[in-house]
Amino acid sequence: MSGKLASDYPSWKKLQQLYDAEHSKIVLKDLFAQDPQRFSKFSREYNSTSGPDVTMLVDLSKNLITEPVLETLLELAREAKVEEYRDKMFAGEHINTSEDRAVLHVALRNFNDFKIAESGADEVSAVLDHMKEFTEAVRSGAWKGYTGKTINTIVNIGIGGSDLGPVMVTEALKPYAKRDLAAHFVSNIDGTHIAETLRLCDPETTLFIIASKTFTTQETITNAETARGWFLASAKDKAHVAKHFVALSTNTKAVTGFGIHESNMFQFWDWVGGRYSLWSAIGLSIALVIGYENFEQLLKGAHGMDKHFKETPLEDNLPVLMAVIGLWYNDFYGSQTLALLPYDQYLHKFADYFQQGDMESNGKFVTKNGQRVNYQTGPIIWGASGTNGQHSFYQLVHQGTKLIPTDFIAPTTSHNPIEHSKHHRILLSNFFAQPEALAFGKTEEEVKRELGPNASEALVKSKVFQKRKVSRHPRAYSPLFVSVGALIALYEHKIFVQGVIWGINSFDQMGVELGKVLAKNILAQLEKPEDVKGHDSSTTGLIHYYQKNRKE
Ligand SMILES: O=P(O)(O)OC[C@H]1O[C@@](O)(CO)[C@@H](O)[C@@H]1O
Repeated sequence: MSGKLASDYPSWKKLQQLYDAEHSKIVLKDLFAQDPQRFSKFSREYNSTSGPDVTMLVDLSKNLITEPVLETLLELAREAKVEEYRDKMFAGEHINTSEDRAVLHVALRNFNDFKIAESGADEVSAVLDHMKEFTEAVRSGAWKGYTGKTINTIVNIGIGGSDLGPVMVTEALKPYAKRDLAAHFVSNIDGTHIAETLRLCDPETTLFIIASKTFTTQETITNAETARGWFLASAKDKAHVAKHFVALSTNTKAVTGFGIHESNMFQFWDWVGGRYSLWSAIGLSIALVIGYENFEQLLKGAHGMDKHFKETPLEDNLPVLMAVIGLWYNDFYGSQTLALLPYDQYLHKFADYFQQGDMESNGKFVTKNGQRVNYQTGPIIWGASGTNGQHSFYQLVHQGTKLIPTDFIAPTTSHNPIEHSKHHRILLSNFFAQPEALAFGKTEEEVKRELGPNASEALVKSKVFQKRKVSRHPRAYSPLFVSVGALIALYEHKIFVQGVIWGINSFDQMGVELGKVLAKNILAQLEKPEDVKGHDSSTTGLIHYYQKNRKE
C-alpha cells in the first residue's frame, strides 16, 4: 500500500536531527537558568469561552523541549493536516474509514452551537430530554417499582466504554451525588461481579440499566439475563420488568428482543464510539447519580474544550500541544508509557478510563490505508491518584532505567477543605514537589555535599536523581462537573491529534475481535476433554487441567 507515513514528513526528519543533536545534552536546570521566561513561554491558561466558566493552567515547561523542538512538532501537526482532519471530524465526515462512520461525540455536547449534518445529530436533544425526564422521575420518587416503592439502587450493566466512563465520572463527581441513591456497576462476566452486586440489592427498589452500544456484547447480555432472572424470581410477572429495566443502545431490535420496551430505551448512534460515549445515553447512570442539570454542565464543560480545540491556533491549542509533546517522547525518546497522576482522590479512576480511551484508539500498527508503521503508536496508559503512587511506583519513575512521561493533574480547591484545608495543602505540596524532583533531580555533587566525604561511592550513586521529564497541568477548580468535562475532552482531542499524525484510524477496534471468536469456540468445547480440538498443546493442556480439576 502506498501513502505517506508520519516518518516521511520533512518535519519528522528534522525532529530526528534535533533529537540526535540535543537529547544527550538537554538539562532542564540549564534551560530554566538560560531563560527566566521559560515557565510563561511554555504554559498556557485555558479560559472557557462558552458555557460555564472553566479555567485551567497547563504547564509544559518541565518538558524536554526547546523552542525549535516545539516549533518543529507543530510543523509536523501541520504537515499531517491535523486542522483539516479536525474540521472533517466536526463536520461529520466519515473519518472512521474502516467502518464508514462519522466520529461525532462532539455532537452529543454541542447544544446546537455548530451545525452538524450527520443523521441522528438532530435527535440528540430529544434523547437528552428523555434522560432528563426519566432522571427526575427516578430521583424524585415518582418512578415506582413493581410493589409501589421508590428506586434507591441503580445497577449499570455494561463493559468497556459502556462502563468505564460512568464509573470514572460518578467517582469524579461524587460531591454532587444523591447520597441516598446507591449506584453499582457490573461489567465482568466473572459471576462474582453480578453475584456480589445482587447481594446488595432489593428487587423491589432496584433499577437495572443495560448499557451496550451493540446490545450483543456477551458479558453484558449474560449479566443482564442473570439480573433479569434474579429479579423475576421475586417479581414473578414479566410485566414488571418494564419498571426495573432500561436499555442504552443503538440496537432497538436487540433491546426489544431482550424484553425491554422501546419507551424504556435511550438511543444513541453508530457515530458515537464506545470509548467516547459517556456524553450519550450511556451517561444515564451519571445523570441519575449527580442529577440531570449537573450532567448537562459536564457536557457544557466538554463543549467549551471542543470550541477551544476547534478554534485555537495550533501554538496555543492545548490538545495539540499535549499531543505533539507526547509524540516527542513516544517516537523520539522511545518512551513506552504515559502515567496519568491525578492529585485528586475523586479522579482515582481517570487512568483506568483512559486506558481504553487511548489504548483502544491508538493501539494500532497499520495506517488507515493499510501500511505498516515504522514508528511507535499509542502509549501504554497507567497511573494512580496522588499521593498514593509516591508510595508505590515512584521509585522507578525517579531512579529507574526507563523514561516515564507523567501528567500531573490537580484542583486548586478541594471539595473537602477539612482541618482548614491542611490536607489539601499537603496534597498540593506533593503535587508541586514531585515534578520539581523529576525535572531537576539531584546531582552526584549535591549528594556528596549532603553525605560528606566519608560516604561510600555506592551510597552516593544510590541517591543520585537523574533528570526526567514531566508535563503537568494543575487544574483550576471551577465547579468540578464542568472542569471534569473539559479535562476529559482535552484528552479525547489529544488522542485524536496523535492518531492523525500517526496516520491510523483511532475509531475502530479490530484488535478486540479475534479473542472473542476464539473464546466462543473454546466455550463450546469446555464440557468434555474429547471436545477440545484445534488448539496448540499449551491451550489444550490448560483446558484439560481445568476440566480435570474443576469442582463446580
Ligand atoms: O457497548 P458495547 O457494544 O456493549 O461494547 C462494549 C465494549 O466492547 C468493546 O471492546 C468493543 O467490542 C469496546 O470498544 C466497547 O466499549
